[in-house]
Amino acid sequence: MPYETIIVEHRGPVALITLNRPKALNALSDQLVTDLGNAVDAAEADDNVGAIVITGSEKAFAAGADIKEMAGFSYMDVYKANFITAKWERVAKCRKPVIAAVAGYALGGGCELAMMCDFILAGDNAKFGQPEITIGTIPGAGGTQRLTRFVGKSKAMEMCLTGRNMDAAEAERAGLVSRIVPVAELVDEAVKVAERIAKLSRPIVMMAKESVNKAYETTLTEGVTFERRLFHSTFATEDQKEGMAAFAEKRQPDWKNR
Ligand SMILES: CC(C)(O)CC(=O)SCCNC(=O)CCNC(=O)[C@H](O)C(C)(C)COP(=O)(O)OP(=O)(O)OC[C@H]1O[C@@H](n2cnc3c(N)ncnc32)[C@H](O)[C@@H]1OP(=O)(O)O
Repeated sequence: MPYETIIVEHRGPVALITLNRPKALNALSDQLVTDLGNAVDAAEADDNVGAIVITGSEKAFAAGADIKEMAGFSYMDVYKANFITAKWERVAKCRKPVIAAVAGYALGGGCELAMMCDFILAGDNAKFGQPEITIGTIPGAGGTQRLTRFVGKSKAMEMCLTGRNMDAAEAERAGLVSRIVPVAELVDEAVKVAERIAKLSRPIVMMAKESVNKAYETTLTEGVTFERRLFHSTFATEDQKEGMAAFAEKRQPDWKNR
């Protein structure tokens, strides 16, 4: 088995990555974060993969960074290693679409990992939270920043200051998750959605992802200009010609991914 703490399966054009430290509720140890980063590297380099799903168990997507591993770190350890290290951000840097299928606990680094994905499908038992304040620290993998962008200042502030969890229904209302799915159907539904995306034109999907992500990094005017330029560049692709011709000819497009 190439990985110690995750399982990677290929379901058609979808790489399904399952976090697999059940006894520790998928706590994000250094080994797990390394394995996950390597699996994302492999999926991104594999032309047969058009989309990625990251999931955990029914009880826990991930209960955060591994507290037992972190407990003894000194200020100098974390400062010199720049912990949370760049490999934690690997998922956020992936250019292929990544869906988080979250059942059970997504706490601390688990919630932060889910938010690094392009969108979150939640099982009806999902619980999201940033409980770091209750163990004497604060979110360190983007929680204060991404959660605030997802749910707004008031709710993000309440969650980060109290450590309270949100259930799936509240997370959906707040815009943190795109949809709630019965937990027993969660992974199959996430793979189905990922397959649907993976069967579209790969470069056009990447452009759409890049353009939506730009909204988090820029002003509206700059974002709309960026979108317009990418929209223009779709007209330089074979897939735009094929997609529009297929529509007019009432047939399915045959994407060339170029
Ligand atoms: C990334 C950063 C910088 O943002 C920082 C972080 O992520 S800090 C971590 C934030 N997460 C937490 O504080 C959650 C910690 N876990 C819990 O509060 C509970 O485990 C629970 C509410 C998720 C579930 O409770 P329960 O069902 O009672 O199960 P437990 O008996 O507590 O847990 C089972 C088993 O898993 C171990 N575990 C759970 N979470 C972690 C963790 N984050 N790190 C290390 N180990 C964890 C727990 O210790 C148990 O193992 P044993 O002690 O029985 O061996």
